[in-house]
Amino acid sequence: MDMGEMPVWPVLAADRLDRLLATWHSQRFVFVAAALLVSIVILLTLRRGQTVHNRAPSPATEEKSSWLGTAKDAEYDRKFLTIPDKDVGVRTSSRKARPIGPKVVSGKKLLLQTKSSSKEASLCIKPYVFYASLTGNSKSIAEIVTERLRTAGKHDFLEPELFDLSYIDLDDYFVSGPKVEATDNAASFYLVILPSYDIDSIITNFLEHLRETHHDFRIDTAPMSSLAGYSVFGIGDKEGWPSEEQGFCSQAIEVDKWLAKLTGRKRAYPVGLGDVKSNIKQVAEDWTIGIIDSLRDMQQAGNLGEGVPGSGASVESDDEAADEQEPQSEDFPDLGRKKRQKLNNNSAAVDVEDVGGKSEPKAPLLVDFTIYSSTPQTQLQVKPMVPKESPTYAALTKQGYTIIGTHSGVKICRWTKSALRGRGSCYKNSFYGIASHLCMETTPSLSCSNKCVFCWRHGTNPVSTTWRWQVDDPQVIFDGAKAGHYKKIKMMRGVPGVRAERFEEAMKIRHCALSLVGEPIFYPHINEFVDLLHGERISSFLVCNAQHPDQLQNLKRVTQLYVSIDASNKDSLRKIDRPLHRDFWERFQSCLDILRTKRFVQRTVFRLTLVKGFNVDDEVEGYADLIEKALPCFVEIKGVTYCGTTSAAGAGLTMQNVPFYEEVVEFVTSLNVALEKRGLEGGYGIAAEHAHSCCILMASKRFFIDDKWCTLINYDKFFKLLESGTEFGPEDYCAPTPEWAYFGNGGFDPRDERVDRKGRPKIES
Ligand SMILES: Cc1cc2nc3c(=O)[nH]c(=O)nc-3n(C[C@H](O)[C@H](O)[C@H](O)COP(=O)(O)O)c2cc1C
Ligand code: SF4
Repeated sequence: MDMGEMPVWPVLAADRLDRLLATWHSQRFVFVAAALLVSIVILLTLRRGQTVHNRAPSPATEEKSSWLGTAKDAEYDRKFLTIPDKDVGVRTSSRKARPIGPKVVSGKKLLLQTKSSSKEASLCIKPYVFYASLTGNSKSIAEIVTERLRTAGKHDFLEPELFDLSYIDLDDYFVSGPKVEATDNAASFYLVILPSYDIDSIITNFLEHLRETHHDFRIDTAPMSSLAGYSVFGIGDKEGWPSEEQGFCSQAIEVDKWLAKLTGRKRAYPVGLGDVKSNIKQVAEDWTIGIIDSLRDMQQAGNLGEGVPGSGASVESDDEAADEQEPQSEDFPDLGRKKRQKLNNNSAAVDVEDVGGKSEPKAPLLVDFTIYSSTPQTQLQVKPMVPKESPTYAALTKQGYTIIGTHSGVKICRWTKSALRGRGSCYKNSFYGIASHLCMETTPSLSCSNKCVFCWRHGTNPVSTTWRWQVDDPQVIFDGAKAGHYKKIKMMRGVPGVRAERFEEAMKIRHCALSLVGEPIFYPHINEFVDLLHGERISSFLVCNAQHPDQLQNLKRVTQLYVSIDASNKDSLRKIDRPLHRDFWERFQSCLDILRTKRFVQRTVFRLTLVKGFNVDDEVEGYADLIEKALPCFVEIKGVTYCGTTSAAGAGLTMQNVPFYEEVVEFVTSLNVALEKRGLEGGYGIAAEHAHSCCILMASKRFFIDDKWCTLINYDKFFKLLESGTEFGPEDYCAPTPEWAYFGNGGFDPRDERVDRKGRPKIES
């Protein structure tokens, strides 16, 4: 075929097709990849649209639905049995009627800045939830709030942490923010959940700490301004305290005000106030939602928002400004104080803090301890330390304590009961010759200036660095203690196994252990109280916590004077005793110096309580140093007793912290070697043991007389010497230790019968 005669287009088309096919063959992978990429992009775009659409309701709605629908919610209902049923109904319907979002809390939400630099926007927030709770309500709320923050903030902010204010060292968190920041660029956010109590409690102490920090001239004006923000939630009871003027949630309001000052007004969300008997759940829920919203806003914006110092209602801000000008800022700023003052003025009652009018400094209250018999404090209505209606009173009486007056207690211990039945006395019998059925255990001060991890009283106990309560007459305490003790002894009358002769003997108290709980030396009339004991020929053992050198110095002679030595160095002491005094180590050291000066006047004792994991490992040399400093007559070393309460668990204490007797022996042996190395005045040795209660006695060789340990007390001689008015020392009234009590012999009195846990005679193996 002649190609020149054919039309031209079929040739051209065939040629194009040819080229296209060639291109496809050579580039087909590129085309397929491009097509795939485009499809993925389209798919992703469509998906995102759908997600955004699904998220359309506000985060608040999201929070709310999960708050209401969780299993925790049912738990919450269960815990708040005080909420009347009808109320739950009212809340449900009102919830439906009102718009979604925070409500009920006073004040308004912060307007947060949305524009921010990329540096600010990368801020991550670490929430810290703090609570105090005496009867558990605030604790439940704090736990739920923490859990809510945890789930809500998974992708937005760091894992929240929960702390009981009774257990933490306030200096670690409430002087300049957390001592250890979560991460380098994390900003801390504080949520404080608090009940209010118009009696002394741990919250009083917390407020005092905030006030002190604010007034401490060594600390900046707003030392906690590094916090990203804070918010407070208050829990109160409107039935007893119907309005803020009458004290509803007054302490939460005070804490909120102090934090405003300390943080430089970083209130990120207004104070929430919940009534435990009606709307607590709703208010807590709203507050939490508001907090989560605020945290998310802050996370995005990188800060609290500009130009909005504090966020409460205008009345709050005004009040804060006024506080800064008025001398009243010396005291806890309290919204309702002025109004309450008015109310009080109209009634006969006068709040002692307000006595003296505005010009008087209001805190701390100074009580004249030299007068008590006419009870002037009662007239002025100084508060009792442990009022009858307080949770402390309830907790103590439930545990068998008899409360005497307003700040003292007495209890018969298990050894007294055991001795009455002839089943053995405590270590004091083996070491010092005190049969437990003749011993009364009491304290004239249930309050203390420590919060030792092994003390059962946390959460409910009054704690303070100074005495600020009503002071009871020593005679009233003495009579009350004896009456309470005898009453409890009499109750043992019908108990099977009680020996008649011991029961009779028990009706004459021969010895008083001033220990129990609290700090006896804190009682302003401790010397008069000891005189009353000695007046009836009752010997006295007094245990103090080495935090009150002035009182220790002024203490008159007791039969045996103890200082608790709970750690060998500053850091360890801070961890185990959690002292309230900032200069606790200096106080501790001063007490040791004072004890040294008293060692030839009266029997001085170091009491070591070994808590595994806290004060045992690597501390032997440290303890030996302390012994070298004070040269006590005796050193009692005892394994901690686990009380098994939730407060002990809360302090991080478990059975794992209780040392076995062999471990106590090992410790004492090492301590003995460390002391021998030092070649101390007279030297020390291991004198006696009471293996039964995990307790060992070391003694100065001053009490190793004629090749015999003489750790017992000759009580008759002690009183004769005391009554004679002559000078005398500890060696003048000591007596030989029985052989069965020597170290290595167990320390069980052969006059008693050993029984097992079920009361069956124990067969010696
Ligand atoms: C002795 C006592 C004093 C109280 N004082 C106040 C008070 O001043 N203001 C208040 O709003 N609620 C007061 N309440 C109520 C408690 O704050 C309320 O019961 C709260 O739920 C306790 O919280 P908690 O269980 O965490 O300790 C008081 C309760 C008791 C037992
Ligand atoms: S010193 Fe005694 S009463 Fe005070 S907290 Fe410690 S163990 Fe408890």
